[in-house]
Amino acid sequence: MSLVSCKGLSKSYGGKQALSQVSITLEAGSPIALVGPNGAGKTTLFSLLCGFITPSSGEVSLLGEKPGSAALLGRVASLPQDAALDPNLDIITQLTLFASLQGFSAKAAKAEGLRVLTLVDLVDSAQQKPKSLSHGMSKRVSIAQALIGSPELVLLDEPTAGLDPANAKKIRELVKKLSNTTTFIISSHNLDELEKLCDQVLYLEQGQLSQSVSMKESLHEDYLTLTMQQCDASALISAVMELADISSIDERQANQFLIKHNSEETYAIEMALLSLFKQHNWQYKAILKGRTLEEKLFSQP
Ligand SMILES: Nc1ncnc2c1ncn2[C@@H]1O[C@H](COP(=O)(O)OP(=O)(O)OP(=O)(O)O)[C@@H](O)[C@H]1O
Repeated sequence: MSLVSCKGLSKSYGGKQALSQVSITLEAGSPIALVGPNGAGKTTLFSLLCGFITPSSGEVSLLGEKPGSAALLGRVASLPQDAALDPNLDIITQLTLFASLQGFSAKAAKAEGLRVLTLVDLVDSAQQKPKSLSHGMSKRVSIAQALIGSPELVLLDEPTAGLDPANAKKIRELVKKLSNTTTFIISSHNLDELEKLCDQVLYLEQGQLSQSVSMKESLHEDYLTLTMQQCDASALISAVMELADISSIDERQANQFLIKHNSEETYAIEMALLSLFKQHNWQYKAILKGRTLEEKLFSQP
């Protein structure tokens, strides 16, 4: 059974079409990214999946059930973009309360609250009230809340927006760690982050699902993305074009080059590049197999 199935899913707010004819099937597994410009319909899609709003037309099911149905209690959870904690209750009290609402006994609910707080590395803050937490800590508590009951599917709407790099990293590590048992769908504007976490990227634009990109494919593509330290771009381009099996090289942004090759053996190209750098004493920062997510989504090869 599919994790998520949408058929012709559309949503209008009054006369405003926010989502239009989205059809997609998603399977359980590695984290899935949902990307798109502001107003593209990402939150609307999440809200439909959570059952917070109903579609104007089309169908949607999660684990074979209607969004919001009792059968999904504890199996599907979400972190809304504007998730807020109850300012009056300390952290463990509110997590215990949410666990009880999922059917945990009083004792088990507290243990579950502490378990999810441990996951987000905040067990020491269990007795604190939300107002004494930083933005990053509050976000981690909200993520802990979404993890109560070890759901099979967790929707995270901009989980790292506004977080400092250390807090954002903690969240990425947690998502990675739990990905064997939980499938995450993550909406974010941070393409670098999504590239590190996700195997599949869905791109929404003006309410339509315009692309579904598999990051795994990049390992089999005939591209290399080369990032240099300061370099003479035109000298590098001419020298690389002299190498065997190179079809093209373009500078895509300062010191970053996209190389297309026609060799079956990517390592041979990598070796040739490394010898070239040694020969000219050029310093490189990174050689990435395939194209960056930004390149895949926004540039024509
Ligand atoms: N409750 C609402 N009433 C009217 N229009 C709405 C409502 N919610 C969203 N919209 C509109 O629907 C469109 C999609 O909004 P949505 O919030 O789903 O986009 P988004 O991709 O999540 O944007 P962002 O990246 O800025 O969070 C936008 O044009 C928005 O103005």
